Amino acid sequence: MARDNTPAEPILSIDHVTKRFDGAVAVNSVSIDIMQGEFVTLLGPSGCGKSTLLRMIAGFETPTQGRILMRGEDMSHRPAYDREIGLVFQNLALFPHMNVFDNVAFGLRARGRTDGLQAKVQDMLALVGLDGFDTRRTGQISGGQRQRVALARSLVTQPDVLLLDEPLSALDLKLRRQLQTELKRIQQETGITFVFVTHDQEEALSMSDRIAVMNAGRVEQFSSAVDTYHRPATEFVARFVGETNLLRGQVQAASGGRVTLKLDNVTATVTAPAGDTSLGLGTDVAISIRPEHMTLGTDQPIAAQVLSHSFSGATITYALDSAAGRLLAQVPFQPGGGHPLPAKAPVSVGWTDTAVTLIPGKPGRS
Ligand SMILES: Nc1ncnc2c1ncn2[C@@H]1O[C@H](COP(=O)(O)OP(=O)(O)OP(=O)(O)O)[C@@H](O)[C@H]1O
Repeated sequence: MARDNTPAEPILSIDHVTKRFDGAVAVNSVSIDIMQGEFVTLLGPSGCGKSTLLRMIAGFETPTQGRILMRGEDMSHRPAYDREIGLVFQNLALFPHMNVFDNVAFGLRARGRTDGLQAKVQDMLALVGLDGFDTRRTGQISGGQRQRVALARSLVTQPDVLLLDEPLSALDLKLRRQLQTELKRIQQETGITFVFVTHDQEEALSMSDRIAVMNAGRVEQFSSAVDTYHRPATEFVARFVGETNLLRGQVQAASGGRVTLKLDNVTATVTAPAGDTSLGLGTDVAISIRPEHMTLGTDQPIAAQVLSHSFSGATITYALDSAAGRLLAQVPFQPGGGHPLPAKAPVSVGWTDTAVTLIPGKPGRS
């Protein structure tokens, strides 16, 4: 079968976009391309500029600098109502005087697209799992069901892009997990490009094709969910996405793709990042090692002592005091293998070399 090797065009290009409010920078020179059919998440702590970026894509805010393009067209002068964009915001209320059907039908009616309206609305209600709810008032359904109605209402007009700003944050954990799975399924079934905002890193990892990790208005890393977790580009990303052990030091020797680092009281030899030629002797670096990639035993290179542990059912995570500083090590819990090690127990730790990520740069750069 012939394959189409034409590179995909971005459906949405954020091109050096900056937003200032009264001199304060909320979004700082952000450039990312989002491809047709992608599930992209903007992830970052409160105040990092996620919602402002989303509001600029929607057309509710104007960039101070830079451009936003949809299918190559500059959106600067196109008002919000004239963009092929759907919105699901946490506080975007449903119309309380309308039933579920009329809420979902609203966008089609407003655009005069009433051909086959009945079937389109029913299909959408089935897609979000609300078959048979059409005549219910919005006050007679649960919070999770209301979010499904909001989703159906946005999807029914078949926008090119759907923007979702923390749509699940008001829901309890169990419902939230269930709706995460459903949102992902719906996104795959409809093929609509989703741009999703959250500060919950687990939510971002479980749902996204790619994640833009934001910090103080900037995108620090834009990569697949797997690379965001396993190949953090900055110390900020390593710390914000999951737990990690960050050890700082300098390059002591480098040859044959291997780099020896002098860390606090210990040395480590790790694989150099492919193509990185900047790791001269003395360069400041950090390494990030996830707790699950630490090895714990009696014959590992770094002496340590147990400070405390937390048990999750499947794993035990130990906080350790070691020659390399405070470390976290997560090990599988072996049923029948006895109890967790007590505080003050002497152990030794090391790590799986291939799982170490080297982060060049001054300490605290990010
Ligand atoms: N209309 C505005 N006027 C002035 N400052 C604003 C305005 N909107 C946002 N900001 C500021 O811009 C920065 C980014 O805000 P934004 O709402 O984009 O962050 P966020 O990452 O979405 O945060 P959260 O997760 O808390 O919603 C914050 O410092 C905020 O106070």
